[in-house]
Amino acid sequence: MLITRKFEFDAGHRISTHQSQCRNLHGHRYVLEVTISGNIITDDAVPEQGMVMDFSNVKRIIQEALVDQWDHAFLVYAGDTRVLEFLQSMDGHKTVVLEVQPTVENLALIAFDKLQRVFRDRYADRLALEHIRLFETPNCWADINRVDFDQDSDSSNA
Ligand SMILES: Nc1nc2c(c(=O)[nH]1)N=C([C@H](O)[C@H](O)COP(=O)(O)OP(=O)(O)OP(=O)(O)O)CN2
Ligand SMILES: [Zn+2]
Repeated sequence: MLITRKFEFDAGHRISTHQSQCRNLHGHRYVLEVTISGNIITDDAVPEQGMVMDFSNVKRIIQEALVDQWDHAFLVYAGDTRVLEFLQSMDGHKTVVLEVQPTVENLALIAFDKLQRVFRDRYADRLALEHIRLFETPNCWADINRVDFDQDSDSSNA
């Protein structure tokens, strides 16, 4: 069985190598859909009976592991040194430094990696992170699923 929870957060970014508008500092209201697979709990002695996982627990875990870190942050590529230095000059600014450009594809991969680690650590025997869809705008999004992610990780570790 698959269950999905949706999150929304605001973040700033720029694609420093972009040839057009996206090289300007700007922001998005990102929409993140997280899909988890597992069996429905049938044990009538547990409060999660009838559920794969309580949506309130899904929310807590994903907020802690990802959404709270990215919400109202500026997501900056470590190679974008002018912007990085500017952000670091502001005390207490919420800045997330990434090893890759903050495109929606890269953000989806980073999100999958972070969340998969959390689900594997806590629920490896019962639940799996199956799919992530990240919308950068209502018209633009990226998808990543477990099989493709694991295949890519295996080939880059080979
Ligand atoms: N493959 C990608 N292409 C682009 C990305 C990206 O992450 N991956 N990002 C951008 C920009 O950051 C921007 O977010 C997209 O802007 P835009 O193309 O204008 O998207 P809209 O949905 O607002 O476009 P409309 O034309 O207004 O529908 C660019 N490319
Ligand atoms: Zn953008």
